[in-house]
Amino acid sequence: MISIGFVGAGQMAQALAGGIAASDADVAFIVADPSSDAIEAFSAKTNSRSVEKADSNADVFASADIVFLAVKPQYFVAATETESIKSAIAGRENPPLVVSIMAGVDIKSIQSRTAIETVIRVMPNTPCLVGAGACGMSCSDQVAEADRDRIKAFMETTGIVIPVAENLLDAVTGLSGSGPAYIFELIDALALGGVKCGLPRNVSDQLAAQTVFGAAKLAIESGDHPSVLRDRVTSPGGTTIAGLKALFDNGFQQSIISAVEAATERSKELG
Ligand SMILES: NC(=O)C1=CN([C@@H]2O[C@H](COP(=O)(O)OP(=O)(O)OC[C@H]3O[C@@H](n4cnc5c(N)ncnc54)[C@H](OP(=O)(O)O)[C@@H]3O)[C@@H](O)[C@H]2O)C=CC1
Ligand SMILES: O=C(O)[C@@H]1CCC=N1
Repeated sequence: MISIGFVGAGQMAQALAGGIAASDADVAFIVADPSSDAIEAFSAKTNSRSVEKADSNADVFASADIVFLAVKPQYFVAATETESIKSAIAGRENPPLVVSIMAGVDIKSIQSRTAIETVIRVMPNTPCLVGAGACGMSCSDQVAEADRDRIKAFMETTGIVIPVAENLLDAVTGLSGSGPAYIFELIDALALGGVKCGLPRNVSDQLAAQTVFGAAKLAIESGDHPSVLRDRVTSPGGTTIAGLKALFDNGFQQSIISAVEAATERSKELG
């Protein structure tokens, strides 16, 4: 039985615990969060696995084999009090493996604040709620290969996992961590375009979301480059090239590139 702790039981913690609990791994959870609603919602997602409510964050460090840090980066310091973590792990043979999902906060800061050297950073995204997540992952040098593989397998219960060097995790955050928000804007804008051209809103919403889903599925399953797939839609002198020209004239590519860049910079600031 593996004891998995969560410091912070909000939406991402619930999504990750839900994925792990739905797998055949033999796990139990111990959770600390000031919000009893969050803990209740967490328990509801864990497939009837045991969920213990910890009295403090240090209690999670005292007993869990793996501790997920799942608070907002702004609460990292408040959530991890060095001396209480040190006393909590003092009697243990090995400290827990720490897995942070926080944007920006680097491995070195987590090692220094928790006094634990075995730290893994992951950057998931909200589609992990439906098993379609995209996650970057990076480990401290002290993490054993078996632990790295175990965490990768846990994260894969919610989607794909791509190991990257730690200095690239801010860019992962700017692209796939924050990316779902850009795509929701795209879906909404597509639907509004449909409404502008006379479609009922509910018809437009369904067509827009399915179009984004279908295009992503085609890109993933065909393995063809998006530019090749785009050219297959684009008939000479046809409708698509007229639409693409309007996108390019209005700075579509530049907007998306700038969004990823701005979110990457913000991730660096949060660290
Ligand atoms: N949302 C996203 O798309 C993604 C988020 N992340 C990262 O995941 C982390 C969590 O985000 P998310 O799940 O969205 O946030 P949530 O606000 O949903 O969850 C955070 C939880 O932590 C609780 N909390 C606050 N302070 C403490 C504390 N001192 N000790 C224990 N628990 C505490 C909060 O309680 P309360 O509400 O009462 O403050 C809340 O329940 C962030 O670091 C974020 O950068 C990573 C990838 C994607
Ligand atoms: O907006 C944020 O800070 C978090 C990190 C990645 C997605 N959401």
